[in-house]
Amino acid sequence: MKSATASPIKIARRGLMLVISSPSGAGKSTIARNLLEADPELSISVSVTTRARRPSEIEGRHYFFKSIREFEALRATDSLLEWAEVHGNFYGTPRDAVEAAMAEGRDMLFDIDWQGAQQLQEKMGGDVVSIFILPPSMAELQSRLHRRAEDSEEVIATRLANSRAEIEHWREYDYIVVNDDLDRAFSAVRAIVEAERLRRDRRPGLFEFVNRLLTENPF
Ligand SMILES: Nc1nc2c(ncn2[C@@H]2O[C@H](COP(=O)(O)OP(=O)(O)O)[C@@H](O)[C@H]2O)c(=O)[nH]1
Ligand SMILES: Nc1ncnc2c1ncn2[C@@H]1O[C@H](COP(=O)(O)OP(=O)(O)O)[C@@H](O)[C@H]1O
Repeated sequence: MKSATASPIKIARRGLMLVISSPSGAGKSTIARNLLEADPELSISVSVTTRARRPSEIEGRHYFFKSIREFEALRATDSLLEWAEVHGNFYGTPRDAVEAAMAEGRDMLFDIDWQGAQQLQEKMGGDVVSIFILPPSMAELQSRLHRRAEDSEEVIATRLANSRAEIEHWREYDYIVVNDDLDRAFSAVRAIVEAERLRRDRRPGLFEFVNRLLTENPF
């Protein structure tokens, strides 16, 4: 067998773009938060929104809260990688943070809706892995929104009314996880991230490892 000279691989590590979507109250923020705590390789894309801040939310951590005028300025300057209107408010992904993560080959998590997932897929193609979180039942979805106690009855009603139309997009996602038991759903999402990293040679340190094997080859 003829073999080529073993020269170090030059390919840079490409970051994984992990999208998590679900109808409101299914548990995507909880799963995303647990994932970020458990996985130091992952950072989250903090969106901008025109929605009012919830009592528990922190500016710059959960969202960058903007007026409609500020949001329109971001759109006009092409500062958003994608944006959509969801439940009567505007939401968008700041371009800068994503480009910085991609340039450094860091993995990034996106808590965005199906419209955002579609746009990201169009722009980033194969780097996107998408997960749709389903509630175990519509009754449980409703009680989770009430138990969360962050939104008014009117806001909860809008979110429930929109949940059917959101769930109808489930087929567009790579993975579907039913969030019945939180530990089980979380384990499934972690397994997806781990498998996708391995599948795409994105395991942290893999490129360096193979380069070392090739350059140290004494044969
Ligand atoms: N397209 C898009 N959707 C977003 C973005 N940020 C948040 N969303 C989605 O907007 C919807 C409403 O989010 P939020 O008001 O935080 O309510 P929650 O779903 O009840 O937690 C959810 O489906 C989010 O995933 C974004 O930057 N772009
Ligand atoms: N598996 C689960 N079982 C019971 N409650 C859950 C589960 N997952 C999430 N929750 C709770 O349901 C509510 C909605 O979850 P959240 O993560 O805010 O949903 P989303 O981000 O999809 O709107 C929160 O109060 C959360 O603690």
